[in-house]
Amino acid sequence: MKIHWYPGHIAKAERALKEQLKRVDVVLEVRDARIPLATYHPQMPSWVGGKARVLVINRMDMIAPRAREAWETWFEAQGETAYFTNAEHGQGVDAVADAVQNAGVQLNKRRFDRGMLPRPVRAVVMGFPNVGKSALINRLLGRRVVDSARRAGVTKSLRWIRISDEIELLDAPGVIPTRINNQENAIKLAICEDIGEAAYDNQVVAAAMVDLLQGLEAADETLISLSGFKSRYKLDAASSNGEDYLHEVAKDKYKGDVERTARQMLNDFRTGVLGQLTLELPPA
Ligand SMILES: Nc1nc2c(ncn2[C@@H]2O[C@H](COP(=O)(O)OP(=O)(O)OP(=O)(O)O)[C@@H](O)[C@H]2O)c(=O)[nH]1
Repeated sequence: MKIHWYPGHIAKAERALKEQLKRVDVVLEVRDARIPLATYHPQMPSWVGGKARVLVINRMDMIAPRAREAWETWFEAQGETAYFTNAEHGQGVDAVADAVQNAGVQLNKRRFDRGMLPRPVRAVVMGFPNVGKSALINRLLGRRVVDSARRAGVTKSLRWIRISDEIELLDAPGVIPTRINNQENAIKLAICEDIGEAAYDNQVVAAAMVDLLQGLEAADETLISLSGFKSRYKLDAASSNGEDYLHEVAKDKYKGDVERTARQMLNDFRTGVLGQLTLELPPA
């Protein structure tokens, strides 16, 4: 199965964003804590260029604390500081604002050296659809002015917002590649709904999710536990592959309706009902 994109407005938004990026000093790169690697965009370094970058790993509440620590350690080893946030409730957002402000201090030092007057640092929030960019912007603002919605692809227009005397923020749309060649990443994005306007098969995606989770639990059960999953669906997820499992659960709980089962399972994952489940672990 291939996941297809309908990237019309996204391509347009990408062009607009590129234009706005010319006026930006700091890029806030937002990723999804459940899939910090799949929500990395290969073009990001070229977008960031010589600007400062603040790496934000959002939805930290959705993964286990130990998984988060493992990622923190991994990013540190890569020479990166990852700021973990829960943009919905605000945890970690102050540290992000401090990092942006600090980039502004550096900027104004350079301006001062060149005999220029200080000005607010200009920042932009970037990331895949639905990773929580609007929620983060709202939190940075401390009030609700940007629409934050569950559905992907909601943010469409661009505008500057003054957050403080030191920081100006661009409300930018999620940037998604018009085509993802890596199908493994595409599946992960579909599971997390970070995919934008894509057509995909719920049954294939749900089955892939079960396979993925089983593999991760087998790799390190201290970082990911499927106990919530197993108790909710009353079946031992280790008993079969994802596709068989889906059919078994459908038979057991949903009168054989596999599509409904798949949708329910994906929804349970996305709403956190199945527990704190990451879909990626730091590479060894
Ligand atoms: N649990 C949890 N949910 C979050 C978090 N951040 C955002 N959300 C929720 O995720 C959904 C998407 O958030 P948005 O802020 O709209 O995402 P976006 O990246 O702006 O989305 P687009 O406009 O589609 O690009 C909303 O339902 C938010 O409430 C978080 O840290 N934890």
